Amino acid sequence: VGGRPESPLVGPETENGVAAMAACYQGFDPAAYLQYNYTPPRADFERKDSIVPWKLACLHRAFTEGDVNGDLLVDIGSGPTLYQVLSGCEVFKKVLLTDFLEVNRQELRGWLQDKGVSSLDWTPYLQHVCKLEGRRPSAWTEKAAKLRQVITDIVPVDVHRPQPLALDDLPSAGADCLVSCFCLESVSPDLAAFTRALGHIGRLLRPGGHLLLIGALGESYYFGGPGVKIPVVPLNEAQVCASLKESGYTLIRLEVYTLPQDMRVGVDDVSGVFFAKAIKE
Ligand SMILES: C[S@@+](CC[C@H](N)C(=O)[O-])C[C@H]1O[C@@H](n2cnc3c(N)ncnc32)[C@H](O)[C@@H]1O
Ligand SMILES: O=S(=O)(c1ccc2c(c1)CN[C@@H](CF)C2)N1CCSCC1
Repeated sequence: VGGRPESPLVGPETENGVAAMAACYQGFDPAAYLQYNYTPPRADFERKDSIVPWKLACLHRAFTEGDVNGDLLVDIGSGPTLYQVLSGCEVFKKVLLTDFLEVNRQELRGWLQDKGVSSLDWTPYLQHVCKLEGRRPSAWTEKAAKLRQVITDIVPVDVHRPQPLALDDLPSAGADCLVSCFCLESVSPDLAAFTRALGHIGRLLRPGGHLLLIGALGESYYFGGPGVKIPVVPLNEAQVCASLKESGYTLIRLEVYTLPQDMRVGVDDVSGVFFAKAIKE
C-alpha cells in the first residue's frame, strides 16, 4: 500500500502528483492533528453553532433513518479519529478502520486495545452521540465497549489504487456502507484524482450500498503537524455533486455547514464542510 497506482490509464503526471502527496504525509503528526481539529474551539459541545454537533447529527441521522443496513461498515482514511463511526457502530456488526499511515493505525489501536492510551479523550464525543440516541450520557462506557467489540481490524488503504484495500481485507460481497471524512480531497493532487479516488472506493461497496462522505469546501491546505503543510483540492458543492455522479453514485442528500469566523484558527483555510449521503448504482 502507498505504492504507485497500477492503472495503465493514469499518466506520469498524475503518478508524480500522487507520489508527491504521499511524501507530504510522511510528516503527519496524529496528536497535533487531533489537537488542531478535535479540541475547542472547533470541538466545543457547548456551542450551538459548533461544527461538532452538526457533523455528529448528520452522521447519526444518516445511519439511523432506516435505509442504511448490512453487516460491514468500512471507514476510508480514518486517520487518528473515531467520531465518524460512533453512530455506525450501533448499526453494523463489523466495522473496518483504514488508513494510509502506520502512525494513525497505531493511534487507533492504542485507543482500542488500552483504555488509557490515546492522544485525545473521546468521551465527550461518545457522550454526545449517546444523547443523540436518546440514551443517558453515562451510557458512553457501553458505547465505547460496543465500538471495541465491532471494530474487527485496522488496515492499510490507498485510495489512488484501483483496489484501495488488500483483497483479503474485504469480503467478496463488498462493504455494505462506506464512510469517509476529510480524506479524498486531502490526499488528491487535483479534482480528477479526487473523482478517480471516489470511483476506486466505490468498487469496495456492494451495489445499493451507501456512501457517507464528509469533506472540506474551499480548502487549499491544512497543517498535519507543526510545519507540515499539506495541499488540499479546493472543492465547491457543484464539484462534489458532479464527482459523485461521474463516479457512479446517486446523491440522496447534501448538507453544508459554513465555518464561523472564530473557528478559522489558522490550521487550514477551510470555509465550509459538506455532508453527502449517496448510494452506489
Ligand atoms: C485530513 S486526514 C482525515 C482524518 C479523519 N478521517 C478525520 O475525519 O479527521 C486525511 C487522512 O488520509 C490519509 N491518507 C493519506 N494518503 C492517503 C491515501 N493515498 N489513501 C487513503 N488515505 C490516505 C492520511 O493518513 C490521513 O489520516
Ligand atoms: O469540521 S471540522 O472543523 C474539521 C475536521 C477536520 C478537518 C477540517 C475540519 C478541515 N481540514 C481538514 C484537512 F483535511 C481536516 N471538525 C473539527 C471538530 S469535530 C468535527 C470536524
